[in-house]
Amino acid sequence: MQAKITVTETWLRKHRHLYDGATRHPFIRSIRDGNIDISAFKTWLGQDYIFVRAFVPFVASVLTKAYKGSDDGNGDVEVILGGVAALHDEISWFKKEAFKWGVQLSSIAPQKANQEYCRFLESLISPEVEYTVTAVAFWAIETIYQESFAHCLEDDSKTPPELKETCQRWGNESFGEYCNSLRNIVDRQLEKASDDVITKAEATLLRVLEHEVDFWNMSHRRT
Ligand SMILES: Cc1ncc(CN)c(N)n1
Repeated sequence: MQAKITVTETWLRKHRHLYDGATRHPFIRSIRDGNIDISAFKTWLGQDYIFVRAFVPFVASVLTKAYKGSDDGNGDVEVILGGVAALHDEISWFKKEAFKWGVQLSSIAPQKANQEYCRFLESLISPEVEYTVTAVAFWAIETIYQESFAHCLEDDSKTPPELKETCQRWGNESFGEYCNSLRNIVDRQLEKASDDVITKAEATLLRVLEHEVDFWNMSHRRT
């Protein structure tokens, strides 16, 4: 018997071009090809630190909605709680890495693409936004980083040794498994969602993909 095609699989097939644009962006390719401009990397580092700080309350809101809104509350809550714990480590890592590269985090202002992405996250925190919709955004945000950085760790990559640790942070296998758990949560929710919620969730996925591309562009072009 053939395995059933999940909603996320359908979406990834349908939006492959946009998805590849987010996970195979020139910024990521430049890391993978070993010709990254280090000032672009530093821009990304400082801006992503700001993003991750805004990401924490968003993930906390997904956690709250999981607790209130999923049938399988405990299973979902534990996976998402793992994500919150990982973000705690991630923030410490950004501070350590910024020190290493001489990036002064306290003096960095968010650029336009980052502000818009953070504003989008804030809009999803609203209690009116369904758990399923926010879970889709969460899954997509984490998975884009996982796939992007895992690409930089493939055997034929020429990633500079000093950037390998950064790529490992999101490209490692256990982060991949965590992203799969998020995808299972999302597919389970989508199975029982109304058409209206499914439509909103798909639109949210597209917004995430666009914001991720803009985020990479911001770092890559150093505007
Ligand atoms: C822009 C962005 N997107 C995703 C991730 C992964 N948490 C991140 N750190 N920054």
